[in-house]
Amino acid sequence: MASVEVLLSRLDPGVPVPAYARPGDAGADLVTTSDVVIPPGERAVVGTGVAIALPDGYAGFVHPRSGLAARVGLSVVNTPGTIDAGYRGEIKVCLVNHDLREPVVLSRGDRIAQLVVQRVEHAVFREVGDLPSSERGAGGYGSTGGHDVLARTSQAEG
Ligand SMILES: O=c1ccn([C@H]2C[C@H](O)[C@@H](COP(=O)(O)OP(=O)(O)OP(=O)(O)O)O2)c(=O)[nH]1
Ligand SMILES: [Mg+2]
Repeated sequence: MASVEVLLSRLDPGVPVPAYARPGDAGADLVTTSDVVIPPGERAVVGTGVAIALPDGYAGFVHPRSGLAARVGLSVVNTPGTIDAGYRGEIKVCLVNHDLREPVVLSRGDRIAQLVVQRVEHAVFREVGDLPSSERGAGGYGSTGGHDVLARTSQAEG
């Protein structure tokens, strides 16, 4: 995997430096610095104890962890959260408990999200009267079909 050096400051010396659990992983795990209980359907902003300086031309994206999402319904409200290259504050994560019945109980040090660092480019928006044609054209939501689930769902709702 290609790598890029990212300067990091631990605002909370008790947390580990974000790490990739396996060599090919795209995301480095982030931990919560606080104990928090998130009631069903509610959200909580937690600190990760780290701040970074991404090089110009890069951004960080805060993604949920799939295992916690599947097991207890934990996700990130604004997934993926965007960490701008110029941001020097603590990386925070706006967590949400999507489970409708059980609270999510988190302890300081739990890995609650993952940071994906990617190259990004700025678009130079050039306004034109007519856009070049394409096969998709203006066909948007559902235009390619394959939504048999809609018919089955409306039948089930009966
Ligand atoms: O999950 C996130 C998302 C963002 N941020 C920080 C870094 C980012 O650079 C800054 C602003 O984020 P964003 O641009 O998404 O939020 P905004 O509501 O547009 O705020 P602003 O007006 O400051 O740009 O907040 C986080 O710590 N965690
Ligand atoms: Mg913004």
